[in-house]
Amino acid sequence: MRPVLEATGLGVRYRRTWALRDCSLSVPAGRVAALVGPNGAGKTTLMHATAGLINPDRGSVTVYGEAAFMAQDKPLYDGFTVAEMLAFGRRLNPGWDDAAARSRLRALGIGLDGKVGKLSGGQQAQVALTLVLARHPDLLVLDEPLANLDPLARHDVMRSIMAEVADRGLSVLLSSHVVSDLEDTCDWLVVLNGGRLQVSGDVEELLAEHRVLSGPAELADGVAARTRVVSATGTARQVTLLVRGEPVLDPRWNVRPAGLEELVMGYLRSPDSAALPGLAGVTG
Ligand SMILES: Nc1ncnc2c1ncn2[C@@H]1O[C@H](COP(=O)(O)OP(=O)(O)OP(=O)(O)O)[C@@H](O)[C@H]1O
Repeated sequence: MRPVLEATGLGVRYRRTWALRDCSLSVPAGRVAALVGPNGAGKTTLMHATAGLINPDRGSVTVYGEAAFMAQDKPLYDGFTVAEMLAFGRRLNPGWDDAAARSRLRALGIGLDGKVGKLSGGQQAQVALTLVLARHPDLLVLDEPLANLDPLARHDVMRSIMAEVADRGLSVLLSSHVVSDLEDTCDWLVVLNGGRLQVSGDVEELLAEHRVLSGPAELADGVAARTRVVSATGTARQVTLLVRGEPVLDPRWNVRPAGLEELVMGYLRSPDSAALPGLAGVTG
């Protein structure tokens, strides 16, 4: 598996606060990696370090190829026309592919003469995406590209990111707070929590390794002795457990596969749990 992104012992500090601590991960090329975590988890910091916008205080981060970063507040000027934004991009980026940018916008029905500020949120997101894609990056780093978009626009933007991945073999790292937006599109999952890496892995493999059990609370200790309990919720009588590892055969448990959102929530609820290749696996 050829990596497109590798971090080793990555640590970033803003004055006295460590925004990222001891993060080691490897994302294979050609993947669409979802970066999720609560506010302040360090997602933007990881993206900035990946894009070379900040230098690590500890460890290292390596991109195999060129990374192009799209910031959360999309880098557009409302008073510019779309054509002027393209001219701006062309001046700033030596490897700029103007023909590709124009044909992408044409296919999306976005005219070059309109003012950026007059476009819908979805169209602005598409223009911003066109500006980073025209640089022909190997890794597209997108900080909340779907924020403030309605469900239809979110779907359209995700679909056009997927089309670029399929056409060009591009790799993507994108952050989002809405896990359900990522469910059908992302095939790699990275979970950050409080500056620490909790999960990094193939989505299908992670889903296959995890199960949700519901049943009587008094059975929980027995499960914990045999399988790895990532997190537990419920009442004194009835519990729901996210577990990783061996199937649980006891018929008193209701067992079902974990969805992506449940898996993410389960880890976020238990910051000491981790699912990382090469480490000890689930702890806590
Ligand atoms: N420029 C900065 N100066 C000081 N502290 C910062 C700076 N940028 C981020 N931080 C702090 O670093 C931590 C991680 O922030 P970061 O923006 O990377 O998180 P995030 O996961 O992207 O959050 P959000 O989901 O809210 O965008 C937070 O505690 C934040 O307050």
